[in-house]
Amino acid sequence: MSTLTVTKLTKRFGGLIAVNGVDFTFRSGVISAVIGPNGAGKTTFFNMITGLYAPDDGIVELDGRSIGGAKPNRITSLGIARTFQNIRLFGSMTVLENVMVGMHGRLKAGLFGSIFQPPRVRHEEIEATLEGYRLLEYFGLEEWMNERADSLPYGAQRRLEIARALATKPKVLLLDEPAAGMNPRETAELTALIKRMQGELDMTVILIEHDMKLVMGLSEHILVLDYGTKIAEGSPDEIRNHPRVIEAYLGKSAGEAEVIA
Ligand SMILES: Nc1ncnc2c1ncn2[C@@H]1O[C@H](COP(=O)(O)OP(=O)(O)OP(=O)(O)O)[C@@H](O)[C@H]1O
Repeated sequence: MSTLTVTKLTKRFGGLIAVNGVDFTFRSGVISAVIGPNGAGKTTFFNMITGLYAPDDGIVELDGRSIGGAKPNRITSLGIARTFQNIRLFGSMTVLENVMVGMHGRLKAGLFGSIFQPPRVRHEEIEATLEGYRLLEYFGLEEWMNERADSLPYGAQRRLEIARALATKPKVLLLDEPAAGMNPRETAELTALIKRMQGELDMTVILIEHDMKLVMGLSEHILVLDYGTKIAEGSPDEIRNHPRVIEAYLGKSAGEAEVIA
């Protein structure tokens, strides 16, 4: 289990401060959420943790080790995996292949091994295929194993993204709006799945989500951003009743305010 800490984390785009000096500790083995109105800086925050953006200021630490500014591949190999707001699967590859891609960084065989296939490499590939199959089973995706990823129903594609992220064996899993576009039944299934996964795999899970029912039902600890600044942190009950959070949502749109009330 791992703890992820950010200190004074900051990102600017020209004159705009998208994330402004945010301090937060994502506790080990807990589901946390990052919420806030549209444009609050949530995705930019994730992008800095996962190496897509270098922070302009501040520190990102995984178990006390500074990882800020490292490249995405390095961050993945250190144990942080993520999914994206918009599904980013390899659509023309099979469902199993998508998960195997997630494992690739962990496999020992390099290009030489893949071409010449000594017995050790063949053994590793068989093990990886079995592990991929087990992951698909866990996510209820095994029936589509040999189908193209883009032929799956929407909810199944979202689950496949999480399965692929898990194939890297992360200590910390970041989910960017995992329930976006899902119907209430799919959202309820996903909620149960994330809960089960976090409990059984003992991971630190961090989610960005607009669906407040999902956030309040899943997370123990919540960070609230508004205009890039941390305006609150606490338990779901503390956040629900926090005057600055209510104000931030009320100040935006009636639709967004309703969901947190
Ligand atoms: N690459 C970029 N270049 C310039 N501005 C950006 C860039 N990425 C994000 N921004 C701006 O930074 C601010 C924060 O955006 P971000 O996408 O992080 O917010 P968010 O909270 O994830 O929003 P949403 O809930 O709508 O996804 C916004 O004003 C956005 O327009």
